[in-house]
Amino acid sequence: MRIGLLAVGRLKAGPEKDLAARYLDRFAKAGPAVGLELARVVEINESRAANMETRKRDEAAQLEKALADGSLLVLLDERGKALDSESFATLLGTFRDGGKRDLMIAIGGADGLDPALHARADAVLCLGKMTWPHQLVRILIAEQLYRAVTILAGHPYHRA
Ligand SMILES: C[S@@+](CC[C@H](N)C(=O)[O-])C[C@H]1O[C@@H](n2cnc3c(N)ncnc32)[C@H](O)[C@@H]1O
Repeated sequence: MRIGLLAVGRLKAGPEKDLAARYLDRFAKAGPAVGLELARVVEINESRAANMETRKRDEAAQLEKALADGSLLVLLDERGKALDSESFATLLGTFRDGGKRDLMIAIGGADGLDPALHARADAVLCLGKMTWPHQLVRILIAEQLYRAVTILAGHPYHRA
């Protein structure tokens, strides 16, 4: 199964981008052994509309366009379900074994993700109850993807 990231907002060159790239690179190298591949990282611009609902709708429309047909969609949202790393690895394994070709993981911008995306999401997950800036969320999910692969592979990187 191919896993991609969909992000509202762009990572500028700098330490956040470097660290996210380092974990994504590890994920890309280790993933194929457990049937997970890094697909694409798609960044869209934050909407500049005056109204928040319009901004979220505009961003959702762009995110929908970037979704592959039939793709699974996981949203990251502080109000989502908290999983430990083993459970996240298990969820990815279940999605992989379900036979879908693509899974995209979406990170919102300053306004969060539109309810229309929540309605069609296959899972909404949180990385703790606190609100993180999207740049840090990119690093956190990249590391958890790599960690999930090591868990599925029985590699000692993850020590529970
Ligand atoms: C600055 S936050 C936006 C917060 C926004 N006010 C809201 O209500 O969703 C930017 C994005 O980072 C992600 N994010 C931030 N904190 C998170 C957390 N604790 N768990 C999962 N995702 C989080 C979400 O995708 C969110 O849309």
